[in-house]
Amino acid sequence: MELESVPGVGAKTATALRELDDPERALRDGDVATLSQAPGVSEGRAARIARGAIRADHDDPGGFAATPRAREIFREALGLLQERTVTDYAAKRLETLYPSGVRSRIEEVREFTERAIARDPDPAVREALSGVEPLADPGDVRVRDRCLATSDAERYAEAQEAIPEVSVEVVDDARQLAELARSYSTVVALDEAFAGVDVEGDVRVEPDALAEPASVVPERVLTFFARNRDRVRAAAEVHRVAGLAAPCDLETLADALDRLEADGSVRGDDELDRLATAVDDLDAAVSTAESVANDHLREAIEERDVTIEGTDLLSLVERGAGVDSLLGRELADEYAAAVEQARDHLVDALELRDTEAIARRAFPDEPTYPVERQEDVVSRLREELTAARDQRATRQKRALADDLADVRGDAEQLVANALELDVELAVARFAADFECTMPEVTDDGGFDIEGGRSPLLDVPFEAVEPVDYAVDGVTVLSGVNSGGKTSTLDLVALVTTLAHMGLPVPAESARVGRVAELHYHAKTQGTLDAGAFESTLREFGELVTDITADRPVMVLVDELESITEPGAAATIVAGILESLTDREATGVFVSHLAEDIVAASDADLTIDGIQAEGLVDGELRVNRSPVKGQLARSTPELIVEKLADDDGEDGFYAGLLGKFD
Ligand SMILES: Nc1ncnc2c1ncn2[C@@H]1O[C@H](COP(=O)(O)OP(=O)(O)OP(=O)(O)O)[C@@H](O)[C@H]1O
Repeated sequence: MELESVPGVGAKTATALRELDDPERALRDGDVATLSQAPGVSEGRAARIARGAIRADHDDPGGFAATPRAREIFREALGLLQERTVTDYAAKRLETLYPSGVRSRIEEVREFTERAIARDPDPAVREALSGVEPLADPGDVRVRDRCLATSDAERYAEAQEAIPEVSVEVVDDARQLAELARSYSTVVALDEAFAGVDVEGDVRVEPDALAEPASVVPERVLTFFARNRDRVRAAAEVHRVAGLAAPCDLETLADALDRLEADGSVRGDDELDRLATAVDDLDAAVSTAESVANDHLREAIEERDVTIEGTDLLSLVERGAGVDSLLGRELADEYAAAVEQARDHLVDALELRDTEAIARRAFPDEPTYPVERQEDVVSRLREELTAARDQRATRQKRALADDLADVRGDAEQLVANALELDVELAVARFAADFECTMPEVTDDGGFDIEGGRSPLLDVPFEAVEPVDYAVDGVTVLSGVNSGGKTSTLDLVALVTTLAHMGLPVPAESARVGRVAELHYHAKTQGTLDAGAFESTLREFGELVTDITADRPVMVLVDELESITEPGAAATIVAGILESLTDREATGVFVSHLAEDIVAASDADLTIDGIQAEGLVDGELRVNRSPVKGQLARSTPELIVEKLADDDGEDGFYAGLLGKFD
């Protein structure tokens, strides 16, 4: 996909997107979370870009929600879905769902929705999802104890590209290779020509190393998994709880992850633990061993009476010999026993095996008091143990990295599946919470909603009364005050928007004619001044003239009469309705001037009415479903009727009531 071909992606944004690992994939998958990681791309912009890519894919000109109120309804619908996600990723991903007039896009999402609503919105899965996040980039890994070596300039560039974690060095001969081996713990020579060259140090000739970076830098895969261990574990848990088919064996993956420390090192290897502890405890163990020997020796000396002949004493003094010589002569056995104890202690305390012989030389055979370590031997022991530990760690890392490298793709899939499940479950929960059904989206106009219940109402969803309403063409909707006219328009707009998003709608059944644009004009507050009135009129003028057969529209308007004085308003609304009828638009105009509008119109307009069924205890009892072809009686008329009932046939109110006919 050419990035610049996506609507809204200019050269600058394309450059930012190219910083991502695989921007095409992110665009294709509508992965807003990843897109927003591109430098300077906000989440809102990422969602717009993802929608742009989808639109380009479906040749969708966009612009479905054509007015502020239509956009508000879309946002509210989206909000209801987003409230039902667990992960941020899913909430952002839902932003790629938008109402579209293009059949292929609607069908694409409907397929997803069918899959989604078949899912069980189990609370246990919701809980498991809380630990899932998109995989994090482990950042740059730099390994300094290894290098790659080659004599070939082309391979040099290839190596830098393939394994950027280590230095790549140019070597011409064995001497230079040997020099490198002195600076690095491990040198991996890439040229076959070096095979058989004998240099000291850990030099390996691996001509295929570039094809298997994990063998050179196991840290690459280990850091990735160490960083993402909890996310992968959480995703695996989601698969278990939700019974999702996993791309790999979850037990094996869990075992491999259990062998990994949070810092990318390997755990659970007794031999490595033994060597690491030996290195760490070496100094302390040597000191304790010294004390063991000296305590033993002191006791032995204290208990002994040393008899020395005068000539011997003289000879010792003349030679300037210390008391050590006396020790050698008189207490050789005790000294040997004490040193043996020190050696045993050192070997036992550090659980030494291969290095036992060196450790035993840490205390000298020649008697001295106090007994002291041989510093050079202890250093040697430390070097040997450290090298053994590092070699063991590298071997273990490589083995674990091998196992994990095999499942990296599976782990990525596992997390992607879990995140996608969250998106699907949000739709499933939305459908379940609002008792939704899949609407029929047809290519003829109009709509037919049965048992529609808007979750956007200001009453709890359980208290929402179902509404049946069908319109073919253009109609005027009349109704008693607070009868639910605006709420009905909201319901129609919501059902229409959701249907065009490919989503389920809150109704028992629904048919929605596919349109390219939804124009929903909310009630304006108060009369408009001349300028605002003119621009509103222009808006309708443009709307009416832009309608063509291949760009059908739905127009919902709430009390347009409030923009100007009633007489003029009826005439203007009648004119607009006539034009919409001519152009075969679908429209519902809520108005208190229904009769005047019909009278002012040459077209054959229909009037529907939300009827009051009467007053009960002074409260209106309303049938929320508009009655087709029937003008609603006004609230004042109902009140006059109630007063006339109390007043008798010849009273004032009875007369007044007669004037309503
Ligand atoms: N289907 C319904 N179920 C339950 N309550 C409803 C329903 N429709 C409307 N209502 C209630 O009636 C109130 C008034 O509804 P709405 O504003 O839609 O009436 P209206 O006919 O447009 O009023 P107005 O005459 O002031 O324009 C709503 O705020 C809501 O509380």
